[in-house]
Amino acid sequence: MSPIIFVTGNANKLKEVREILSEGNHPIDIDSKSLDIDEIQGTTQEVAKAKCRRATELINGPCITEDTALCFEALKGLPGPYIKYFLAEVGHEGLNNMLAGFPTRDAWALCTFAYSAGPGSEPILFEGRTDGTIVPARGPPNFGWDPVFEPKGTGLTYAEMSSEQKNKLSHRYKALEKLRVFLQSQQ
Ligand SMILES: O=P(O)(O)OP(=O)(O)OP(=O)(O)OC[C@H]1O[C@@H](n2cnc3c(O)ncnc32)[C@H](O)[C@@H]1O
Ligand SMILES: [Mg+2]
Repeated sequence: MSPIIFVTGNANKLKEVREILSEGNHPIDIDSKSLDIDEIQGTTQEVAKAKCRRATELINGPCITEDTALCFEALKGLPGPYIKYFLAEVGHEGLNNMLAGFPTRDAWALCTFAYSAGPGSEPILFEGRTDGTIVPARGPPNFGWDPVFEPKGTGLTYAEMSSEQKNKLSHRYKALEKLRVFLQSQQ
């Protein structure tokens, strides 16, 4: 199988995707292209599909894209796909403060991969979700909101985990397991 192109502007995502897809009996090789694609407003599915449609036009061939949402129970799923902008403006502390006064700090991380066979071909989605809680930042601030997200039952934030640990239970891992099955069925 020739390597599929993963279009993303985020080096941390690419690193995790490569780590996860290289595991197992049938490792999958990916190429990457760094493009920062405008993102629309809408549901996570609409945002994911629009990004993949644009990416496949830009590279004029098959590709995958990925969208990550961080959804707060108390805010009915927001910031969701807009987490990048919330994180950039208010930081880890601000994300915590947004939940002050609410009865729950429950949250879920949602990863949506989109695959398109090429321009004009409707993207197919693969979703993975990990439930957790928003906590004051703990662990190295290397990747986005990792320090403030503690997956249920682990007692550790994503940032406190080794990459092996995170990659076994993350939203990204769960979505990639579905994408892996699909890509292997295409061979
Ligand atoms: O080019 P793309 O792939 O869109 O890369 P991006 O960085 O713009 O990514 P998104 O649009 O999906 O925005 C998701 C935000 O959440 C962050 N993020 C994504 N995955 C994460 C993870 O596993 N842990 C912590 N933060 C994450 C990421 O840094 C962004 O701020
Ligand atoms: Mg983006």
